[in-house]
Amino acid sequence: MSVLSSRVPPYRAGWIHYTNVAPILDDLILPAGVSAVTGVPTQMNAALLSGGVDIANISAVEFIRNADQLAALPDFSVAVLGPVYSVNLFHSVPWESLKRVALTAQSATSVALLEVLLRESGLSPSLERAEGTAQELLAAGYDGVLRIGDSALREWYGVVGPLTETTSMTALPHHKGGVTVTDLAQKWFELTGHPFVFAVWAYRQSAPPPAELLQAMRVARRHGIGHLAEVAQRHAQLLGLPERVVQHYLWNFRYHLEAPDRLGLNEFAAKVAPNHPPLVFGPALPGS
Ligand SMILES: C=C(O[C@@H]1C=C(C(=O)O)C=C[C@H]1O)C(=O)O
Repeated sequence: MSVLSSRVPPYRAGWIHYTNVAPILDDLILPAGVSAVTGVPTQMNAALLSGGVDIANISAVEFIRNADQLAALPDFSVAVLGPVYSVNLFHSVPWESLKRVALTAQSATSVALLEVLLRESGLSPSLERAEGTAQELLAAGYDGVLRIGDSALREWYGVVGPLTETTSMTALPHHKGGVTVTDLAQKWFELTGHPFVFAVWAYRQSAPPPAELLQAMRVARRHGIGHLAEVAQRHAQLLGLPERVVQHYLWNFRYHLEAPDRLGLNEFAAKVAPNHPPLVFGPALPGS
C-alpha cells in the first residue's frame, strides 16, 4: 500500500463544496499525495485554469469554453432532469416582464443558463452582478434575482415552504407574498426535454488525475449514495431544513454523467459556444 501511495505525485483538488456534492465528497478519503481546497464555482473555475488546482468540480460552461485545455471525468456530474431546487430566479414581476436582474458572483453555468433561457423567451433585461439575499435585492429594486447553491435552496424553501406531512416536494407552490420562484433546470427541461449538467469534474489535459484519486472518488460516491438518508440527515441539520427536503434534494441529482446528461451538456454547449472545440472525456473508465 505504501509503495503504491508513494508513487502519487503531489496533486491538488479544488472542491465546490455545496450540499449537492455531499454524497460524493463527504466520505472521500484522499490518497497520499493529494490535497484539497474548497471554494465557490467562480473561484474553482479560475484556480483550475490558472494551475492553482489540478482537478475540480467546475461549472460545466467553463469546461465547454475551455475545451481545448480541459478534460472531464467520463462518469461524474452534478446534473438533474427537471427541477434542481437550488438554482433559482426569484422574481417580483412575471418572467416576460423582467427588466433588471441581479446575478450571483459565485456562478458561471447558471448565469449562462439564465442567458440562454431569457434569449429563448425573446427577453433581454439588464443583468448585473450583486450580492445579498433575494429578499434584500428585490427590495432594492431588482425585479429578478439569480441565486445558486445552499443559500438558494434555503431561500427557495423560505418562499415555498413549509411542507406539511402530506405535501409532495413537486407540488409546492411557486409563488408567495409577491415572489415567484423559477427553477432554471425545470425551465431547461421544458425547453429541451433533456437533463441539465451544472458541473463536471475537470482537469487540465496536461495534468491528469492519479488513478488512486478516481478510485477513491468512486468508492466515496457509492458509499454516499448508499447511505443517502444519513447524508441528508446530517446536512438537514447544517442547513436548518427538514430532512425530507434535503433527502429529496439529494436523490434528485444525477451524479454519473450518463448518456442523457451528455445530450443535455452537448445541447447547452451548442447554445452557449457554438464553435467550441470537441469536448474531451477521460481517462477511460476501468474495464471499458
Ligand atoms: C446545482 C448547482 O450547481 C452548481 C452551479 C454552478 C454554476 O452555476 O456555475 C457550478 C457548480 C454546480 O455545483 C447549485 O449551485 O445549486
